[in-house]
This record gives sequence, C-alpha cells and structure tokens, in this order.
Amino acid sequence: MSTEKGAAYSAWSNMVYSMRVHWRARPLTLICCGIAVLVGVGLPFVSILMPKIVIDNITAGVTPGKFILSVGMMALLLAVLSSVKSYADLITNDSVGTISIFKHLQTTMIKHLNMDYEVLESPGYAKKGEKAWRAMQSNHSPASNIPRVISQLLMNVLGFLTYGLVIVTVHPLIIVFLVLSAGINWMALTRARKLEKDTREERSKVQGKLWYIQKASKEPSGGKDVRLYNLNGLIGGIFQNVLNSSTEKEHKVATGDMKAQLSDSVLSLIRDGAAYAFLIYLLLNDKMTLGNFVLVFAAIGAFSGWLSGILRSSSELMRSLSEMSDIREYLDVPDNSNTGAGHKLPSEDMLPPAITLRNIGYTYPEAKEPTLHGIDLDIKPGERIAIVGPNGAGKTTLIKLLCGLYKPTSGEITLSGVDTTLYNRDDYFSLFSTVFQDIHLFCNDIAGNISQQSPDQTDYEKVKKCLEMSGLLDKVNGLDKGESTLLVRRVHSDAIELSGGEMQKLALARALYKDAPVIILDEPTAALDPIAESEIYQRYAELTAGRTSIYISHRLASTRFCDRILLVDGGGIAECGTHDELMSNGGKYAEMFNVQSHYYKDGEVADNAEALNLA
Ligand SMILES: Nc1ncnc2c1ncn2[C@@H]1O[C@H](COP(=O)(O)OP(=O)(O)OP(=O)(O)O)[C@@H](O)[C@H]1O
Repeated sequence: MSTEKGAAYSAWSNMVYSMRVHWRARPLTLICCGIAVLVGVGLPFVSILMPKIVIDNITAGVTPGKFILSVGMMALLLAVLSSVKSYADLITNDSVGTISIFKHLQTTMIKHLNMDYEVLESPGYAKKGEKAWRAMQSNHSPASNIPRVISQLLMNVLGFLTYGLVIVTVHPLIIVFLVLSAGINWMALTRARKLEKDTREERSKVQGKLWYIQKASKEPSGGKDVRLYNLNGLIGGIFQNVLNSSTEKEHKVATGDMKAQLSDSVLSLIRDGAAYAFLIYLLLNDKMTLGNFVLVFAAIGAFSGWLSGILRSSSELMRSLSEMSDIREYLDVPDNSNTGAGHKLPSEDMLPPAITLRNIGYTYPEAKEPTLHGIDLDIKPGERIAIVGPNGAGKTTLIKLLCGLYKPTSGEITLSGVDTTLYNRDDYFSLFSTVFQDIHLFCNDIAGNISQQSPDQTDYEKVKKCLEMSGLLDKVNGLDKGESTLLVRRVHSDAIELSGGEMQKLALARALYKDAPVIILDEPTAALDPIAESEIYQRYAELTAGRTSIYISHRLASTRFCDRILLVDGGGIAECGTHDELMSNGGKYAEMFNVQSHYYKDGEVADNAEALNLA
C-alpha cells in the first residue's frame, strides 16, 4: 500500500514516522489514542446493553435491590468511561493541535537552517517546501492528525467486529447483507478519493500561486512599487483569477465527497430499514426475546455508524499519509556538500590559504546554459583581487562557488592543495568573511548582529573596533542604547531602522569581527555616500591586512588598489591583470573604465588614487 502513485514513502513507513514523532514529543498522546479506541467502543456498547439489561431484569422479575444494583453498576461504568474518554480526547486534541504541528514546524525550520544554501535556493526545493508547509499549517492539518485518525479507524474496526458479533449471534444473514451494502459504499468513497488524489498535484500548484501572491502582497519591500505603480488592481485581479481556478478545482473534489456521503446515507437507510424489518419479523414470530430485540435493534443502527466510520477514517488516513509524504519529501532532500567528518583545515600558520580553481563550470539548477565555464584561477595567499564585469556576468556566482555556497558542476576548487569538497562544509565556511549585496539583519541588538554570538560570548571592545573601521561607530554612539540598540522593528517595537548605507557598514563590521583568513566583499560600498566610500578605500589595506581579499565592484577606479583585476564576461575570466596592464590591453576593461571615467573631471581619478595611496 502506498500513499500516492509512485510515492517514495509507503503508508506503513509514514504511519511509523508519525507515531515516532508523537511518541518522542509526548508519549501520553499515543497512550490516550489507544485508550480512546477501547473506550470509544466500550461506551456505546454499554449504552446499548443497558436497555437490554433493564428489560431482561423486568421480564425475569428480579428483586428491586438486584435491579438497582445491576442498573447502578452500568450507570457508574458509563460515567467512568465518559470521563476517561473526555480526558483521552483532551490530551489527543491538544497534542495534535499544538505539539505535533510545532514539532513539524521546528523540524522543518532546523532543516531550513542547516541545508545546503544551493538546495535552499533551488526552485524545486521551494515548491516542495510550500507543499510541506501547507500540509502542516492549520490546527487540524491531516498530516498532524495521523495518530488520531488511526485511533478512529481502529475504534471503528473494533466496533464493527464487536457489534457484528452481537448481530451474528442473532442471525448471520443480517451481517452478510450489511457488509455487502457497505462494499457498495466503499466503491463510492474510493471514487471520491481517487478524484481527490488525481487532482492533488494540480490543486497544490494553484494553492502555491495563491500562497505566493498573498505572501508577496504582505512584503513591505514590494509595497512601494505596488502603490506607486498602482498595481493593487492588477494583483487583486490575478489573485481573483487564481482563486476562481482553485475554487473550481476544490468544488469538484467536494462534489465527489458529497456524492459519496449521499450514497452512504441512502444505502444506510435501505440497509438499516431492511435489517429492522427482519428483526421485527423475528420478534413478532417469537424467534427473539424482547431484550435481544432491543439490543440488536440498537446494534444495527450503531453497526452502520461503525461501517461508515471505517470508510470515512480510512479515506482520511490515506489523505493524511499523502500529506505526510509531502512533509517527509521536503525534510529528506539531501545536501550535496560534506556535512560529516572532513579533511583537517590548514593550520593557523598556513593561513590565508592558496585557492585554486581548475576548469570550473557552474549551471544553476533547472537552468539550460551554464553561467560559468572553464574558469582557471590561482589565488595566492594574501592576494587582493578585484572582480569586475557587466551585470549578470557571473561575478556573484563565482564568489558563491569560492566560499562554498555552491558546488561547481564541473572542475575542482582546491584550498591549500585539498579539494574543497573534502572539507566539512561548516569548517570550510569558517575560513570566509563575506558581505553580500543583499544584507540580512537579525532580530538582535547591534552588537549581536556583529558578533553573531550571545552577549556573554561577545567581545564588546572588538565590536567597537569593527564599528569604527566600517564607519558606523559615530552613529551607534549617538544612540541611547549604543551597540545594545535592537534591530528589526517587525520583532522588537523599540528597535531602530538602519538606512541602506548603514546596513552595509554593519555588514562590513560583521565581516571584520569574524576575522576569517579570506574576506569577500560583493559591492560593499554600493550604498555608501562618497565620503564613507572614500574612507573605506583609504582603509582597505588595514581592513584586509593579513587576509586574502576578493572585492567585486562596478566602480572601476576603486579596484585599482587590488593586486589583480579579473574581468568576468561571457561565462569566464575574459581579462586578468593589473589596472595598467588591462588599460594597455585596450580590451573591455579599458572600454568600461574609459566610459566611467568620462563622468569624472579630467585627472580626478588619478588624483584620488594618489590621495588614497593606491596608485
Ligand atoms: N539563483 C539563481 N538561479 C538561477 N539563475 C541565477 C541565480 N542567480 C543568478 N542567476 C543567473 O546567473 C547569472 C549571473 O548572475 P550573478 O548574480 O552571478 O551576476 P553578477 O555578475 O554578480 O551580476 P551583477 O553585476 O548584476 O550583480 C545571471 O544571468 C542570473 O540570471
């Protein structure tokens, strides 16, 4: 039995997985599910047994004392079973509604935080992620519901067997008739389930679109364009169209369910009617006692309920197990890099390391053409390299390959002569301090955002020094709470907002604090004012002292303080050399430099370079 055609996880393994999650989170949940099965059958059984006992006692003419004792015992049993059931339901509902969902959310978040960045970024993984999120979002999400549905199924099966036994003892024909009609119901329900399953992928895609539009409309980053370009009507219209498509698809499934339920009701009516008629016939012809009549009469009504319950809960279980496959498929996406034991990193005295790229190529997941190909490069320890090139040439891609966020699709990168894939991924990351174009601040204070450590592990003197070097110290000193000022207003109401340039300075301070042997800066001054930018250039030698540095910039004048300039174009390193060499080559670099310098006053670039001691 598998949950979906071709699904990687069998129904059985999903059940075991779900049980394990619940057992680890709160063993009492599964114990309560087991209790719910027994009490769920026992409670109604005692209810239908009671009238028989009352009638049997009356017809047998027992003494009032005996009568009160037997009926009183039954009433007491009913009260105890009711209380146990309420308690078991309470625990199960609480666990399913909270613990199970939180457990899944936590597992997914941890997966998110630990997985390879390359996989995290891939569109295929994002789609899997959305499906998994949908499977665990609501309080009564089917995936979290598995133990409860299993217990309901078991309860229905047990009820079916117990009540069936009672009916069989009276007349086996009744049970044959009841089971046959249930078979017809099963077929109707299977059809409904098949429709639900066949349209699942399609419905999931539409749901994904709805999800995306809703999420995007909430993001303040897009909010400016939405307002200034008057996009609300357009986005509202797109949302409406997708919503209509979703409603239509969901409606089909709901109609299938409704038909199945309708057929269940009609068949139940015919089935029970015929069985009751047969019972009345038996009673009227003295082939059954009044007590047994009352018992079996009630048992037939309840028996129908158990049958319908088996059909309903098994169908729901299959759906829950499919949803569980979505969650597990997401959690089981493998990492490409080495997360286990790795090659020992070079010792301190061997740092910064030599890095070599041999015939490196990279094609993004689901892309047709490689972004980079045939890249050969030797980066000497302590070298200062500038990377320039047109937009979309692959500069950021190249540095992501260097610092291990991407794995080359061809070729080999070595660090201190060792293939970088042999190092443990996180060990390897420790060698790089980076500032990327898109800066992310964490909901922590300024010091924590720089040290990326807890307050007791943060070196506040070092934080101050890094703030000073990145040019943010004056701003921080001017704040009431200094470096203890919180960031990210969405989380902390007393947090402050930093400007784009200030965020860039903070990211630089963070990179300096990490103090790794290789520092990689992707347009770190793009948002800085000219004075702040000039200060960074002046301090570049100090900022990168004792480290290898790789610096991406579109301001070509600023790259002159590097030992070597690489021009990335056409998927490879098109030009490589010092500023003077590239200028005298008269290639693309020279062309780009001349176009840019055209906008400066004659001689200014050279003067600036001199003033900065860079020429
Ligand atoms: N996550 C991604 N998935 C697929 N393609 C991508 C992804 N990121 C970048 N690309 C593509 O790879 C190419 C190189 O992108 P990259 O960001 O490396 O360029 P760049 O040289 O840094 O550009 P810029 O100067 O504009 O920052 C681009 O054509 C881009 O569309």
